[in-house]
Amino acid sequence: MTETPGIVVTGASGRMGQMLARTVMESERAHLVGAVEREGHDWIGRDLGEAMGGTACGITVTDDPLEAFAKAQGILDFSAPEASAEFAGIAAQARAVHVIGTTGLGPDHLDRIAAAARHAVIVQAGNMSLGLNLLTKVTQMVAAALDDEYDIEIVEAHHNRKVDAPSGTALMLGEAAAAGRGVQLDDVADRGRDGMTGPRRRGDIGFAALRGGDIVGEHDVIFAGAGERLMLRHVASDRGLFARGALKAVLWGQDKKPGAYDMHDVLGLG
Ligand SMILES: NC(=O)C1=CN([C@@H]2O[C@H](COP(=O)(O)OP(=O)(O)OC[C@H]3O[C@@H](n4cnc5c(N)ncnc54)[C@H](O)[C@@H]3O)[C@@H](O)[C@H]2O)C=CC1
Ligand SMILES: O=C(O)C1=N[C@H](C(=O)O)C[C@H](O)C1
Repeated sequence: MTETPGIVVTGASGRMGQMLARTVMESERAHLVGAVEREGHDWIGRDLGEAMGGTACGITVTDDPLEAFAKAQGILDFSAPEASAEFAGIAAQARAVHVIGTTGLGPDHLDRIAAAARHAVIVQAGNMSLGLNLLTKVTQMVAAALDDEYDIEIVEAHHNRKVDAPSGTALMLGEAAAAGRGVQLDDVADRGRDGMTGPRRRGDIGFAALRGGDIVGEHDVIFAGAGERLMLRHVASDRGLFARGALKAVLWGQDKKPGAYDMHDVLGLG
């Protein structure tokens, strides 16, 4: 019988980290070989299963990614921007497939991830769900069909612990809308209005972020024209959705050539 790929989860104590660990432990197609947390975290040295409030699973949480990644074929990484950029280099050394769900990545982080992708498979996406990735396609199509008499606004809502805005997903939708319009998002993005902003600039793509309670993730793309509004909406109601997408990505990546991939590659959306 062929051994299933060994997976390490980073940010193991986090909302997504725990969901990912459970998803891998319940899967018959992969098995968990490590759990990484940041230096100084009180889960370091503890059994992951017990730290999560259940029974022991035999995985000790570590702050040493080098040691953990060396025995893995895949890394599921939903942690923090600086950590993900560092993990990309270490995962590439280990030739492990690195799935990055972390959002809020800046240009320097993206450059370091691109450099690592020359040596190993990296799948990176601000949203790992099938529905949302399909929605980027629809958004691009609608944006291409409607001219700039239709104002595009992207509204997202998340829980009150989220640290970045706009969400990675909102930016994916913005990129899709900009591509449909044949423009660069950086040239047209309006990422926050306050005070005497003046009238809306024609052709801009606006972003608004709501934060509250335990909202998992909601995204609306609004095309507002004269006398009508077209609204596209995605609602995530369970984080397991993202974890299942990430597991699918790490399995998909096992036989791929080194390079930078996204969920459209994984899901065959072209
Ligand atoms: N792409 C997607 O489908 C999704 C992406 N996300 C993104 O995933 C990230 C994590 O989200 P949550 O789990 O809600 O956050 P969280 O704050 O609950 O978890 C992040 C974890 O990463 C750990 N961490 C930070 N630096 C680290 C380091 N150097 N080494 C190891 N661990 C480190 C933190 O201690 C924390 O436990 C965010 O960027 C979020 O936007 C969240 C859900 C879905
Ligand atoms: O932080 C979250 O929770 C989420 N982050 C991702 C994002 O920034 O878009 C994906 C999802 O919406 C949940």
